[in-house]
Amino acid sequence: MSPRLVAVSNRISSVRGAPLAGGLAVALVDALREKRGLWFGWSGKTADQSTDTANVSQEGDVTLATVDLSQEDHDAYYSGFANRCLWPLFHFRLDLTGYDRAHFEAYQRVNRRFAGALSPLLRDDDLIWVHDYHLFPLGSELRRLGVTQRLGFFLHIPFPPRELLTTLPQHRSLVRSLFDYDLVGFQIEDDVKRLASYVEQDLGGTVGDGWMEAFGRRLNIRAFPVGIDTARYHDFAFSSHGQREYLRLREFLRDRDQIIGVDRLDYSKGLVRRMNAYELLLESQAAAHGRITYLQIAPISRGEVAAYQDFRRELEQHAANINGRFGQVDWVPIRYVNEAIPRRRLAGLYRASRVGLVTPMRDGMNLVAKEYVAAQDEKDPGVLVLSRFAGAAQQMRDALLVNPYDTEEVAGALEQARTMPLDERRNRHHKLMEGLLRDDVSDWRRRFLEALG
Ligand SMILES: O=P(O)(O)OC[C@H]1O[C@H](O[C@H]2O[C@H](CO)[C@@H](O)[C@H](O)[C@H]2O)[C@H](O)[C@@H](O)[C@@H]1O
Ligand SMILES: O=c1ccn([C@@H]2O[C@H](COP(=O)(O)OP(=O)(O)O)[C@@H](O)[C@H]2O)c(=O)[nH]1
Repeated sequence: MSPRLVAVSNRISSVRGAPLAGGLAVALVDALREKRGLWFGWSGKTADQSTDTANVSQEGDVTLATVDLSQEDHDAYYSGFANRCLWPLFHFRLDLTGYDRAHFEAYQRVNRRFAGALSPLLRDDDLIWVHDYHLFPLGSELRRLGVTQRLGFFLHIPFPPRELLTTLPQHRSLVRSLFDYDLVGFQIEDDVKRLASYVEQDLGGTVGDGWMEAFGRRLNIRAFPVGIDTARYHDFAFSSHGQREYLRLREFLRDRDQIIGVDRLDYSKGLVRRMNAYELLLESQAAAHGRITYLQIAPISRGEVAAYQDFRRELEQHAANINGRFGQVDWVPIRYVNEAIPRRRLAGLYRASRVGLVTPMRDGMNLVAKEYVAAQDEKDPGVLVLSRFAGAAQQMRDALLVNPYDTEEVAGALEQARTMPLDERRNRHHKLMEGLLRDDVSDWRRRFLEALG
């Protein structure tokens, strides 16, 4: 029998219902369903006290094991060290990074708790796959408890340059914890190179093809760009849900072309500059007034973190200003929506949109870019405008690649996308789909688990 897959991530979601917004949950649900695995993580609930034993339940073929966190642990570990410190630092935003030793201690404490609750559930032949920046130290904590099974770690977000990483007082401890895993996966080759440079220059370690040595240990490490379930996502767009959504939106839009953006409300996604680019397009292309419209779906994320609250206010103001400046009685230039839309409905919305606008300032991968392309009608596909600084840009060379800091370039790409001839749209779409069908989520999972097992 093949070994059981045990996936561990901070956030888990229902396997049956629509997963929460966020690419990690989406990628893992698909993997676990196929592998009949165990998924361990935070329940998403805060309680009087953090729990030390997991609550285990079954959803179809997948076993879910969850622990609650106390408000204090949640605030210091998740909102604190993970999202006030590691998230901005790893997205190259030193200006937003908070350094707080108490938060780091809570981060270690919660990882220790997770290890204690997980280890009694493990079987001898399990393959354990830990996910993301919340859980760097989990491998070391499991090893401390005597866990000898194969342990893999995948980082869904970018890895920062050594000049930024070393501003973190605990940089050495964090990287040391990677060396307790048997295999580490990053999204793209550039992330691996950034860690390699740290290992050589700051640790005096050695780097080879697919491995690194430091702390007297050897680590296997490679890029495994995460994919989507391309064929299934395409079907979503044409299923009854997707079709209903598509027809409803097309009726509403009439002959207007829609630009769509779908992002958690996160400063890394480049939403303010994106709106600037749209504003510039409206300034420079009077002919586009009343002919195009921009739908930005932006579900609220990490709303308890101050940087997210500030950013939300700024964005709301911006959208309102653009609508006030250019809007007409029968035309709203931007529709800005905080509601989280289920994935099946999203597929229909993507399909109804002439342009997919994905312009993060920095992003581990960005699954929305992939989903937008997968949802298109190959006979009349829309065009993807994609930031060079999303991991997805390494694979999606036939999108219109832009520098999100260059407002003029993004505005120009929007105009190019809006007016692109059918032949060129089909040609670009065809090449993008070939890549997405080949490097899909099951290929990602298979390659990682084969390398681990
Ligand atoms: O759990 P939250 O704090 O609500 O955040 C949602 C998830 O966001 C991040 O997703 C990343 O993973 C994607 C899939 O690999 C990737 O496409 C994207 O670029 C990343 O930002 C985060 O890494 C997850 O841990 C969060 O659950
Ligand atoms: O209203 C929404 C917004 C987003 N998503 C999903 O959340 C994921 C976002 O993943 P991505 O890699 O683009 O970014 P992340 O949020 O993980 O940083 C994608 O699968 C989206 O389809 C969703 O289901 N509903």
